[in-house]
Amino acid sequence: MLGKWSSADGSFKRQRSVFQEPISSDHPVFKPAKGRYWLYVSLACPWAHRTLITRALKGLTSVIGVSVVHWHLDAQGWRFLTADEQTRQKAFKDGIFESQAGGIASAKLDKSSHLANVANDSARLFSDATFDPNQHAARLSELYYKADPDYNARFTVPVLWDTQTQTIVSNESAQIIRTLNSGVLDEFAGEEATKIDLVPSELESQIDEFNAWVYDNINNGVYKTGFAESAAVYENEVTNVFAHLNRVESILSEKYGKLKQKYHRLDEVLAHYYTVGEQLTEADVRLYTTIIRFDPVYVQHFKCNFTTIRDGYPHIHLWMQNLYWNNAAFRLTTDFDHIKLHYTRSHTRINPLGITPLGPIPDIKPLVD
Ligand SMILES: N[C@@H](CCC(=O)N[C@@H](CS)C(=O)NCC(=O)O)C(=O)O
Repeated sequence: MLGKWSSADGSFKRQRSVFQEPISSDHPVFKPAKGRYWLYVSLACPWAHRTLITRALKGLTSVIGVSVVHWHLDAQGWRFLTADEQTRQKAFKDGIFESQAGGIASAKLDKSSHLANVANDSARLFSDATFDPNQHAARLSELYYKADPDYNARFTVPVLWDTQTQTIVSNESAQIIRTLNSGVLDEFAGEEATKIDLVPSELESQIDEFNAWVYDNINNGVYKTGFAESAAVYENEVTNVFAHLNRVESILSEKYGKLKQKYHRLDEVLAHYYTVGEQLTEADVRLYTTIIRFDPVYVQHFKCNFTTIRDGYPHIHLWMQNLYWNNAAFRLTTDFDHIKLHYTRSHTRINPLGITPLGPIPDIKPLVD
């Protein structure tokens, strides 16, 4: 029996993660190593998406493997596709788990151009999902029970898995991205990536402060809006989401004005156009995964429809486009089909007919119109 998300007053409550270990040379079990750890993600999930972006930014795509669950979440939770030994071997040979920064490498080979043609039970290997080469699990729940036979909460992604002891290191995205950023795996990463620090000490308190209100009011705010079970809760939450988007817009608008005075060319401005300080930080990673889903899903599916990012928030829009179009770690880990299909076809209480809206068109606008 899966745990309940909502509480008696109809408001949405997110459960606390129960596995929260770091990887570190001081840790009694989880020591740094190449090829030992594995990420289980959903390309639809904004929390899992944070870990894919961080893994790519830190040059860890050939250090930590990835499995992608099917976009359709049903009553038994997330599932993988199963694959025979030959397909598994070939996938490794083709570098499918490494080449696309966490996306599904061969998706282009097998992609329906119309979302309507994709059934909820479709099983297109490397397009709808990948397999689990470690435990050969059919369900994510099997990994949770392997780690703890008495586990009795929800089976959430992301999961950082230790292939050596066959257990979960962490299922808390905020902690996983701090671990990946901490430098413990730097010795196995490319030289350029090791220079990236998403939480530089001089910005740490600002990043933490920004993350805290963005988490409660935007990242989780859209869920509190969409899963509200009464009009009063919904109206309160949706108003709150937009009040905080306004706050981000004014931070970025001020930042843009200052950068325009300092640098002249747009590419120079964009190279410093981030939420905290003038460099890419964890604050950008965590905000991005919600903003990129906003127009395609949250506007209609979660009823966050005061306006769209593209029409109502020019500075947030430019910031998002810059991350997507100018940074492969963001672009290659963003899969709009998984994003749209997952929400609209898994939340049957919100969208009982499971019809997936095709728009907005395009999913994201080009950087220069
Ligand atoms: N605390 C977790 C939250 C993760 C989470 O809520 N994941 C959702 C997908 S967006 C999930 O896996 N839900 C599965 C379910 O509810 O059965 C984190 O940030 O890592």
